[in-house]
Amino acid sequence: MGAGEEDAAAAWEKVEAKEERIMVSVRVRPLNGRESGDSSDWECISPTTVMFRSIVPDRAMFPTAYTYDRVFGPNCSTRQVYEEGAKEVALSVVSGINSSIFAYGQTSSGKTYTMTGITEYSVMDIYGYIEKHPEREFMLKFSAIEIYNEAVRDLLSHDTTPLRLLDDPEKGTTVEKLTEETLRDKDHLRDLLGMCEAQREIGETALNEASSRSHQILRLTIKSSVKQYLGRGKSSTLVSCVNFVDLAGSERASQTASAGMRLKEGSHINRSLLTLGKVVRQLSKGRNGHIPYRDSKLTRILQSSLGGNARTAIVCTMSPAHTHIEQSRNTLLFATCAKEVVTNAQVNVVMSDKALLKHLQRELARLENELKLPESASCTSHAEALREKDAQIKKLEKQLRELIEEKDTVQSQLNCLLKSDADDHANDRAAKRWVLSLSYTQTYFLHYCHV
Ligand SMILES: Nc1ncnc2c1ncn2[C@@H]1O[C@H](COP(=O)(O)OP(=O)(O)OP(=O)(O)O)[C@@H](O)[C@H]1O
Repeated sequence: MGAGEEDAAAAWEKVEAKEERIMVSVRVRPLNGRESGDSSDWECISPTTVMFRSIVPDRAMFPTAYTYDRVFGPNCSTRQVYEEGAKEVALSVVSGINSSIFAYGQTSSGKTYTMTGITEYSVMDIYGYIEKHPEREFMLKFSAIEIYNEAVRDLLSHDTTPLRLLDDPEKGTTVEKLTEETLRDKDHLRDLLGMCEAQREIGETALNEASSRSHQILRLTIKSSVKQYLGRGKSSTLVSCVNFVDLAGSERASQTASAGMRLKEGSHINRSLLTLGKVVRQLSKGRNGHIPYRDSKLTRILQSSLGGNARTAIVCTMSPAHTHIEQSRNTLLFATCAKEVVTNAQVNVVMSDKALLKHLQRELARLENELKLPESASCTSHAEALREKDAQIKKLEKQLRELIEEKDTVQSQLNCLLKSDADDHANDRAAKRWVLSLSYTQTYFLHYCHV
């Protein structure tokens, strides 16, 4: 077997879904100019725990310590947040595993600041990986949308017409007529990222002079195959995508001093974040019961990233300022629920016919081997099922034998009757009864022959 085929086989064997929890981290940014007179409520007391330590007395019955996969204090760089809170998940995409990185948090807490850095570092590492693997042929595609006031917009097009969502039985929710650019190189991707930044809906609020008023989802799709086997019908292709999701920030109209358009945006933002919160809360309790994915475009589009075929990392951003205590606690509550959500990522392989045939042959051989070893643990249940079937067959055979005997008896009685006086009505009636009985017997006979 050649390297390409082994590669395909290895990938296929890993296709089994791997359950894992969403990776959740919290980043506390420094106090900003607007908050300079405010006190800082939160302290990162360890690499995984953030603690409420306010100088302002607080009698609320909330937990004081919150633990996540990682917490990052005001002095941590975005590079560190990426390395320890997102890199591993983001780079799964080069191995054929879908991944999503989210930034969640209150308005002005640092989502765009964090996500922009994470996207840049991921892109650098993905291209670095490609350079180190000249034996594989890579094809990268990029698409970008924003969800603004519940309307989906293509960020790679100047046409602002809202796009429709479609339900695809295989791919899940897709966006109709979305531009997907095939990337030439890193610089091409940088240009497109710049275009998205320029196109995105930004507005000034009292909390953030450049507040993102929409949810932004950037998607990088990577296809790769072993070059040596391309076009020979033996190759398998890994296809997966990584989503970089910069959510709009939750906000209180009183704090953002919103009115008119900003207020309308804010209510759409809060409503879709509320649905996201509900979905995450429901998922944190398990996947039983109704999950309200369809209640917002955001959750419809992100369905597979939340509890589906994807590895997911969420960076929750927060301000340490006392004025934002309520929003910060909401963010931590969201993060606590997100920690419980289990996803089921798998390697996504598209196989050529030949590679698929090889795989099926191997699978057949494996099953045959299992059958040959009835004592092995994995075969115990098969052996039991076989024993039950055996007993059932024996019972049916016995019934069949009895029916054959009955049929023979009826047949011989009928023959006797037919030989006697044909004009005898009584005999005639009896004969009819026997014929009827014979036909029932035959019906049973045929039925058991088919069992
Ligand atoms: N960790 C940080 N260190 C230094 N400055 C930061 C940090 N995080 C955010 N900032 C600054 O805070 C301001 C608000 O950040 P950003 O726009 O990223 O917030 P946001 O959560 O995306 O807000 P919105 O939801 O309103 O779009 C920006 O000026 C940004 O440069």
